[in-house]
Amino acid sequence: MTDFTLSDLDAIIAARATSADEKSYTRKLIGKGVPKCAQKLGEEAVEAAIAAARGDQAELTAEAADVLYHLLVLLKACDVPLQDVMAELQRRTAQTGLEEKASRPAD
Ligand SMILES: N=c1c2ncn([C@@H]3O[C@H](COP(=O)(O)OP(=O)(O)OP(=O)(O)O)[C@@H](O)[C@H]3O)c2ncn1[C@@H]1O[C@H](COP(=O)(O)O)[C@@H](O)[C@H]1O
Repeated sequence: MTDFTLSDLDAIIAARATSADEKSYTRKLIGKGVPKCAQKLGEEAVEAAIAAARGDQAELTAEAADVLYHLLVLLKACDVPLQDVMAELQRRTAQTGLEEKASRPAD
């Protein structure tokens, strides 16, 4: 169990995007522009899908981490706040009425 969250990673990406560290992969990728960030997300998503189809759980775990990282980088490059995505997910959950049930202890 880890308490590391997408918000934690998002904050790191925001800091690295504007850092002076030329070794930062985040800074380099965002510097290449939105199309490159989008291409990387697509590649990582395909790799995750292949790992899942193969039934390779370890590979899927690694590729899923790449997908989440590259998705957050793309959102940053596009100036779309992670909070907006989370609000959209919460809105959809509220529509189904499942939000309260999820936070209530199981019967
Ligand atoms: N989670 C990640 C993460 N996941 C994947 N990657 C990088 O994503 C790259 C993907 O590898 P590829 O071989 O597909 O890409 P590449 O050939 O290096 O690059 P391209 O020429 O294809 O663009 C690798 O260089 C990985 O290091 C990540 N780089 C950074 N992070 C996080 O971002 C933080 C800041 O990193 P820096 O910006 O490098 O300081 C780190 O502490 C991590 O928390």
